[in-house]
Amino acid sequence: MRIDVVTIFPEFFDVLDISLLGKARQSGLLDVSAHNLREYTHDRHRTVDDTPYGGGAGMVMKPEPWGEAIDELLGDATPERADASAPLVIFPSPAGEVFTQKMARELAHREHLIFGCGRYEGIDQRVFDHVATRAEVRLVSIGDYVLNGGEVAVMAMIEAIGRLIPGVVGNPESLVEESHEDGLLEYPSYTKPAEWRGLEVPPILLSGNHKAIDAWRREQQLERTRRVRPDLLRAETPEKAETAEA
Ligand SMILES: NC(=O)c1ccno1
Repeated sequence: MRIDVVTIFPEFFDVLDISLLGKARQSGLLDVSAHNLREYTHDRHRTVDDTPYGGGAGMVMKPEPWGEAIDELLGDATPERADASAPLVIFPSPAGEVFTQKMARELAHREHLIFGCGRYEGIDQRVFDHVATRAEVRLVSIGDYVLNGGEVAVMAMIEAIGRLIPGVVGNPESLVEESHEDGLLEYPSYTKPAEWRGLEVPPILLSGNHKAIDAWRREQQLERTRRVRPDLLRAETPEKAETAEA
């Protein structure tokens, strides 16, 4: 997968050279490039923002640099090429659709993602409107709160998506029993020692009875989801909610 990120802080993404994603980049599974939006300006001050039409506080990111940056990254992409190889352009925004594990799984199959990191009060709307004439555009939110810019949101999405690419995580089995993979929160985990500061590992986990362990873990998932995220039970499937509330 190729990932391009447009930002005024390209150094923000240097951290992707470490850990699993760093290995994925070295192995060629993941190609992540950060591009400085200021490289697409032509004035002495490398200006990327200006005052908002209609007044209001703060500054808005100018469309021209964004247009040139996205043009370069889209290359010869056209709306007609609507397959997995077509680039998808994602702008993090608190006004976007919520990023979920389901979306991460979907995006892990795309071949080319372009992320545009807004700053200030946001990006001129015409950038989204124009790019949408050339490629699929999505505004995506990582949660109901506001950040100073899109970089942190993009980092979270790259990690959530990148780890699902086959070969990035050593043991694909470890991706199966995770929170949100089956619409529930994950069960609690324990390791040695069996007793720590007076706290013991649940005896069922030491029993060797894998059928009983699986049943216990499922009940733990339902109990934790019912207690912490009842909305997940209602949102997914009514029968799952019935099971949980039984
Ligand atoms: N909630 C978000 O995803 C976001 C992106 C930029 N600011 O907030």
